[in-house]
Amino acid sequence: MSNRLPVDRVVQADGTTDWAPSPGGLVTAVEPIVRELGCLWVGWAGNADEEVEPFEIGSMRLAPIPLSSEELETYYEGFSNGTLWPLYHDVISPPVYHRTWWDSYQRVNRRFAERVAHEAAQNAVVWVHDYQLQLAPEMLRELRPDLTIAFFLHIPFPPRSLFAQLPWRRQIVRGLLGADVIGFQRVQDAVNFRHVSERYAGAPARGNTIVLPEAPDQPSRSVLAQEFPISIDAGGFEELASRPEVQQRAREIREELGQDRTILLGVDRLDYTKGIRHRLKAFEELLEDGEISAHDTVLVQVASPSREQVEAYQQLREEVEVTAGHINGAHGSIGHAPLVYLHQSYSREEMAALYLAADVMVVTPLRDGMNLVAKEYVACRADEGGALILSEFTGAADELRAALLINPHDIEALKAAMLRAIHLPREEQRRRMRSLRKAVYDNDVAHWATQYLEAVSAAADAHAKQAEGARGGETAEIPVPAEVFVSSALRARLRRLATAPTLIVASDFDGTLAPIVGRPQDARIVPRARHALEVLQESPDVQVILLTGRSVEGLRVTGLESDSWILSASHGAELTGLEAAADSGSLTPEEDERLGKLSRRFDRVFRDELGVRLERKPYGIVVHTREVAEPDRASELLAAAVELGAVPGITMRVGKQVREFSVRNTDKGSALQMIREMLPAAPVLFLGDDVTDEDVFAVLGPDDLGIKVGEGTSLARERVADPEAAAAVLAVLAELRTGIVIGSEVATVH
Ligand SMILES: Nc1ncnc2c1ncn2[C@@H]1O[C@H](COP(=O)(O)OP(=O)(O)O[C@H]2O[C@H](CO)[C@@H](O)[C@H](O)[C@H]2O)[C@@H](O)[C@H]1O
Ligand SMILES: O=P(O)(O)OC[C@H](O)CO
Repeated sequence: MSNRLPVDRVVQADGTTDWAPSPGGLVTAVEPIVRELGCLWVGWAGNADEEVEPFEIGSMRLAPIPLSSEELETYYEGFSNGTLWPLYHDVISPPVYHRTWWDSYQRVNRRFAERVAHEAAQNAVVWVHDYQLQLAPEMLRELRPDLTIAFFLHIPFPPRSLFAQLPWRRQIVRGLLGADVIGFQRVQDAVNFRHVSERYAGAPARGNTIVLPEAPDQPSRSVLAQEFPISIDAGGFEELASRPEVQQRAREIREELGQDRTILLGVDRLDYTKGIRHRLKAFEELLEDGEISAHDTVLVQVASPSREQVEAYQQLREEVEVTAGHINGAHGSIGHAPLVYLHQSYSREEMAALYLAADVMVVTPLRDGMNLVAKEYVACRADEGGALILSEFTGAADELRAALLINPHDIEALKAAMLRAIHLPREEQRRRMRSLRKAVYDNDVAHWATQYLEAVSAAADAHAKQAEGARGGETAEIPVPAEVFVSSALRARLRRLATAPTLIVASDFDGTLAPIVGRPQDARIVPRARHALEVLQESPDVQVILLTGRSVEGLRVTGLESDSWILSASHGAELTGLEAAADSGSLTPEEDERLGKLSRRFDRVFRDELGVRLERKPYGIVVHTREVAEPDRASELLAAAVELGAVPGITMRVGKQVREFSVRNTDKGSALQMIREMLPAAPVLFLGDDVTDEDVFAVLGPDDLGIKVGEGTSLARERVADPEAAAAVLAVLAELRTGIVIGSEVATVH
């Protein structure tokens, strides 16, 4: 169920009608999955005031939903694209709030829900897509309680501070919570939704599961709200790009544009979120600066028409077209226009040929749920050529770390990235493209759908059990699927570790086992994680190791002490729990003097800075800025600390809003290696969230498993969202190794 069907009905010049692929990323991603599964797709056929009969394309059955011209204006252009779209994209354009639009949004959502309620088989799974249909899950649940309902949001979910603007925020949250599984593009989107669920629906989350309290007409229920980053049919795009006719077309494009020119390419729906103006500005300035010329470089900007009746889109089109004219007028010559601007939609084949022809792909959104164009470019480049410039504000940037990542608001950085990409040596192109291709293939759309549908099927099982209990008429004890969902791929890896003869389970503390809090002494380990680690430590041939940047004393104040765990504190400078441990010893007089000097310097500079905290450790001193109110000020202070601490004999480590200066040059990675040498050989599971944990991920071998907790670049092989999810991983491992189930609460339902 999505606002649009995968095809739009088009009327030809001779009056006959035909079907054309409908625009946008949702269709690109979802269509191959629906084709494969052969389900019924319910959506609008692209024109107002038209009643279209259901029809079929291959294995897909399509059920069109009519929209009147008034609804097109109020539900689609109005509430969906004049209110929700800008609000969910960081208010790049101001959202507009109209009560009549909201009425229409409710009416159309109900029409979709009623149609699906009518069509769906008993106990069917219904998959609702995107922001236009956020009320449909709740409406469907009321109409058909037997259904399992999944929702996927293709665009970002805004932070609470922005979402709070929406006059109908409670209704939207409740609408979404009608689903059993809510999928988001990025970890942060899921986190944002979990916050608003607590705030506006009184439904708090445990890990990535939201527990809805029992209501008079409804038993307690749980909803999984988790990230499932979407992707493309990578193999399909690569196959397309390998066809001789597509390769021939790519050669023609190159010839037409000029064999020796460097081709930059932009491909977007003409949407203000895509950063097209920023891209053109940077390109124009490079021409003005004389860094490039129309003779040697050309930018092809393909912008497919989109939402042309919405004012902000009309304005954007005008601006882009005026700028394009200006760039060519000022910098072109006969036969050499620096910019080729195409306001048209093309076939997949033509897109693949363009991707093959382009030396540099420029993807600069100011905010984007994922951005499939970046992934399509990479999938088409089996030749390992080309360079990708990618905005850090896209979901894709979380995966495509080998791209040239930029902040599109920073025009100087964008210009520098364009120049760098134009001159990128062939070997570096290859290295980056290889890594990008691996990322795209590791999570292609089939992988995305499998992950998502596994979670849905777990929800469907729980649903069936609940229904069975209710039919029995007695008190049924059903497991609330309040479990943090651990993917099957990760479970398989944990299973391999659990069967190893000996095992090391190592973890960081703050942000990994314990949620980050303002004051370090207030941090507490998630009880389930503690329980799992205790069970693991007590089972034969398992050793638990904590690797923390805290000092031993700093950890003790959190209430965490265990004689049987090995503790490597202060980034490895302190060690307890290992008999053979080399005594880390007290400070030498030189170290003492160095540390004293630095400490006095920091005291002097930071004494009057509100929110800065200095922490003394046995071997070092830490500058904390987590409580500095202004993020910019916090960055300045950290930079100042780095400068002050840049003295011989002092090593600096970077943490989240923390800089640590030490007289001992140790890190968590070397600490783990040293401890491993003293223990029987065993594979290691390591969980960590911070930059300093990367030293550990870097020393893990092929039999070990590194899991990054939360967002950010990482060398780890797996990733989970937060400490609750890390606790779930440890619980799964403990259960697999010992059979003891940890923390699977049950709820009693009547
Ligand atoms: N001129 C043209 N001719 C033909 N095809 C063209 C075209 N211009 C663009 N396209 C195609 O349209 C699609 C655009 O997808 P994107 O993911 O880049 O953005 P979109 O905002 O539409 O998608 C929304 O859904 C997707 C999928 O979830 C999210 O990645 C994204 O963040 C969200 O906004 C691509 O498949 C691209 O090839
Ligand atoms: O043309 P629209 O408004 O249906 O947008 C298509 C995109 O996929 C947005 O998700």
